[in-house]
Amino acid sequence: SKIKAGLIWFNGRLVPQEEAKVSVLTHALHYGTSIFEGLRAYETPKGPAVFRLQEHTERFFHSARVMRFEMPFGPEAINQAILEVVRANGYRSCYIRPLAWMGAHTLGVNPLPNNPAEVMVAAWEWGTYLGDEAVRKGARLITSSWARFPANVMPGKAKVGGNYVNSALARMEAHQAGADEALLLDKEGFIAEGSGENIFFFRGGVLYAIEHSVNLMGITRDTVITLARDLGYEVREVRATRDQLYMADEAFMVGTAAEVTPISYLDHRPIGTGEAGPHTLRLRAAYMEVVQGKNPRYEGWLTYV
Ligand SMILES: Cc1[nH+]cc(COP(=O)(O)O)c(CN[C@@H](CCC(=O)O)C(=O)O)c1O
Repeated sequence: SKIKAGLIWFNGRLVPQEEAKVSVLTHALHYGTSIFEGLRAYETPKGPAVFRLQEHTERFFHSARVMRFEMPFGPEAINQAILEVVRANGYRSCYIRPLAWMGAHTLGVNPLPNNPAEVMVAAWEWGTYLGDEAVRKGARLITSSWARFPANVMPGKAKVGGNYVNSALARMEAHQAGADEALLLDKEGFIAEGSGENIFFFRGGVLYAIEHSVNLMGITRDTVITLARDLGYEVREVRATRDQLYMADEAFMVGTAAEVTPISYLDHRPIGTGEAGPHTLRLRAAYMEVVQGKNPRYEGWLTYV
């Protein structure tokens, strides 16, 4: 695989990437029955630190509960595994991917009464998620023909592997249309989220976050709301429609991988001036300072490796 993940924590042991293999009879490979997380470790003046480790691990176990996994390790062991993978590979900054899955104990769609999960944690160096260009000039989005699944179709608040078929289809469609990312609406046509990010927009000096509804409860979304309020912005959590984005002064999307990425076009319409917005860039700068350990006020969000 072209991903250089080096040493992987695989069911409790650090093994070289080539040895971290599963059977083709793995339930999750056939039915999407896996759960995962995405974290980042950043270089800081005091060495590499993982950002909001507790919150990610907590969500990982919430996802496991939704899927009724019998997890072989507890939260603290996963926290240690995450730190160990960064340390063992000597990464200064990296993207970290915990994954748990239904193994090869059955191919019956219903794994119960027993559902022992397997767990791994891998990490690799991953630059800007949508490319430096998209950060500098703003990403160009199109509204996907795929809607985000309703809450009684898929558990959108859990990071379940199968949920990302929806994201993959939307993302492929966006790229083939020459866009950087897809905007997904919910079944009523209101804004849900990006294929891997939460959406924000500025209008008249007020910052709007899309309320939770069917979206993933993003940790970066929570971070940005906190930072924005600390910078004096009024922040409202709303249900919004795509034409509210067309009328916005600025828009951006956030996620662990995407960090804070300005949105300059939606459906071939410029948002505001059609460039990365000034308030957006100010929030991006504030976010990057926090994750790189340069803002002592948020030291509590960092776990040094
Ligand atoms: C659907 C979705 N919505 C919102 C977010 C933002 O959540 P948070 O990372 O807690 O702020 C993510 C994270 N997407 C992860 C996976 C990206 C991928 O391509 O895989 C990520 O950003 O790590 C999503 O997958």
